[in-house]
Amino acid sequence: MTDRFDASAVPAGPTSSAAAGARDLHGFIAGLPKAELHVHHVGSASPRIVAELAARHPDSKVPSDPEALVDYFTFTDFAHFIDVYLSVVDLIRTPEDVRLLTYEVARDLARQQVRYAELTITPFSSTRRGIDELAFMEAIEDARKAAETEFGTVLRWCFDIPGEAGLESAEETTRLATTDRLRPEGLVSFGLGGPEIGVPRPQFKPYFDRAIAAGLRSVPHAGETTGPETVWDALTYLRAERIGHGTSSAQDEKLLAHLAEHRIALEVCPTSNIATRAVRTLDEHPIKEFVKAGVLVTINSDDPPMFGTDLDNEYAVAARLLDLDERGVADLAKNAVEASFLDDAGKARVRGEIDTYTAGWLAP
Ligand SMILES: O=C(O)c1cccc(C(=O)CC[C@H]2O[C@@H](n3cnc4c(=O)[nH]cnc43)[C@H](O)[C@@H]2O)c1
Ligand SMILES: [Zn+2]
Repeated sequence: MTDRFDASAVPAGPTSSAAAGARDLHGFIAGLPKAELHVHHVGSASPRIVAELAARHPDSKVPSDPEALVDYFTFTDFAHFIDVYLSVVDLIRTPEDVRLLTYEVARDLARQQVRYAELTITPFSSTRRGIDELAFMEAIEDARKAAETEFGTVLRWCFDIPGEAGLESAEETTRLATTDRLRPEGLVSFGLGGPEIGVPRPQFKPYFDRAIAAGLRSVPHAGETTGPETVWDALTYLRAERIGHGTSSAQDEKLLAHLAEHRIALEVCPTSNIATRAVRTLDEHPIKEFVKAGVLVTINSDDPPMFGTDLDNEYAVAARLLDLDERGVADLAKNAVEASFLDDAGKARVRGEIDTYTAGWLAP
């Protein structure tokens, strides 16, 4: 686990009101209704599911022992992370694997009181590995509907281009996202993921133009592993409405002012940035600079089991870095609602749940 916020690790004792406060905040976060805007489909597979799939496919290098996955999910750098990520993608071979994974991810989100999640899915990686495209769409939709009925968690999809796989992957992702026969009902946005070095954003402009024309919202990753110029490119060429990570934006004051002025939210994933070594330590994470500049900050988990985290832990980490109390944490949760692609009624509903929960928690 990467610097997991563990309130119980704070020395307790009769004089330790800080410890009691930290424990209370942990409890508050656990029950807080939340929205998750940046979480990857395959990257959310629990160790149990990964181990189960690995046992089913002994030709894979992924360990089938959940304990061994902790080591396997320790990354030397971002490129190593992507290698490991793709080895898990290789385990998902049938529409039933896709359905099971999606349903279990929703269950994990619901357990953390996530009322609404935009899940980033990379359909190209599955269709190129031989999963039938229509069966793939049916599998995710089937799981989405079951999750909403059974867990009360509303799921929406972001289809992302795995940029390093080239323009063939951009064309295929755009086709899957914009062809009426295939486009799933839950699809709301269009993204761009994978490594940024050597993968300039401007080349994807025609694909984002087509996706936006088809009614999808633009949410590329940018500034995770490269500088602020990549975030500018995402804004200029891909017409980004939110930025995945955007970590390096902190190096450019004008960019921070632009993000703040235009209410372009950053999808901040603190533990991910440490696990992939994009940022050296949590204390060096620029989240404080973002808040100081007035940027709309949302808190997200990215690839939680791979990074030994979950959304509750990311909120706890953010609370520590930003020195927040319950109201401050609730405001972060409301930022995610504001930046989400929920309709107005949906936003009002989740915001209302957050307010009611917070008032109840703080009532004497
Ligand atoms: O699927 C393939 O065959 C393939 C071939 C070449 C390159 C790729 C990729 O680059 C896939 C990257 C994959 O990583 C996902 N992801 C998960 N977490 C992150 C993150 O923190 N930053 C960027 N990308 C991330 C992303 O959704 C892509 O699907 C694939
Ligand atoms: Zn991501």
